[in-house]
Amino acid sequence: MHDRATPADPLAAHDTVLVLDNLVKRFGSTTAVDGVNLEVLRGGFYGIVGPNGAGKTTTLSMITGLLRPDEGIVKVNGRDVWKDPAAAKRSIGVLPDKLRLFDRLTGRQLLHYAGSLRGLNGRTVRERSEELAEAFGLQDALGRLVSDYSAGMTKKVALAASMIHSPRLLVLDEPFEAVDPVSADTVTDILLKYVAHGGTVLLSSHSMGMIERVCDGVAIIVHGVVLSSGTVDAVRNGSTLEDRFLELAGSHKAVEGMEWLLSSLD
Ligand SMILES: Nc1ncnc2c1ncn2[C@@H]1O[C@H](COP(=O)(O)OP(=O)(O)OP(=O)(O)O)[C@@H](O)[C@H]1O
Repeated sequence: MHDRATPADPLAAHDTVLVLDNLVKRFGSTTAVDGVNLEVLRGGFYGIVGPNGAGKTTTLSMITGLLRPDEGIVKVNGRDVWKDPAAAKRSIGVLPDKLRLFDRLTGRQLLHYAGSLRGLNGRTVRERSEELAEAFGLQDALGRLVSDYSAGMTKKVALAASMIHSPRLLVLDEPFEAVDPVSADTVTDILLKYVAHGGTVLLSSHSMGMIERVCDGVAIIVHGVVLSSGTVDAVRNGSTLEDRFLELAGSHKAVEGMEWLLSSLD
């Protein structure tokens, strides 16, 4: 996260790609997201971490227009995602949490669908699909049904689909989940190159090591509240990100009970 831009500073405002202003989302009596503020600048590589159920996916879904906030504002490139959704969504690439892909399509058809939906012509889609497939190591899989892909391959084709229209902002929910270390390295390289050319990445992950290696900003969210945010160095504050995370999220409780599990092992 970077310092909040003031309206009096037009250059800073221009460089702010994403603004979350007091976002709130409730599901019945559960407040999943409880007043989240965040700003991400152009060229930022920003990570959101938090324990299971902390509100990461809910936050990302409100950013990408998949889930309407109860309160608060989301702006992407100055456009309100919920008041001007078409304009805001044009500049976003999304990897949602539950990959609801049209998996009766082949990888090639899926990329074609994703590109066409974003207004690309057939030739551009074909060229970009081949390049993406090569970058993600999916060349041999493009002709196969996505339903037959492994979990990691599915994640990679979904990532490729999220990028095909060269969005300004990529919002990626757990992009490294189920992805092998070599592929994760490749994905990281692609994202770093994208950021170096002015793209902006916001991702959630449980991989503290990866966040420390590649992100310049991070927010730790617990029970829907941002407990710490800023540069990775500022948040880890002389410790490792994992230790800082455990400190804020509450390190593991001593396991009591469950003797039934252990007794049969004696
Ligand atoms: N559609 C829904 N209906 C009811 N409750 C929901 C819904 N979506 C999320 N929640 C609740 O909101 C809270 C935040 O969930 P969310 O999926 O955002 O967490 P998360 O940080 O992404 O977790 P994880 O790391 O496990 O993916 C949880 O308590 C969850 O049960």
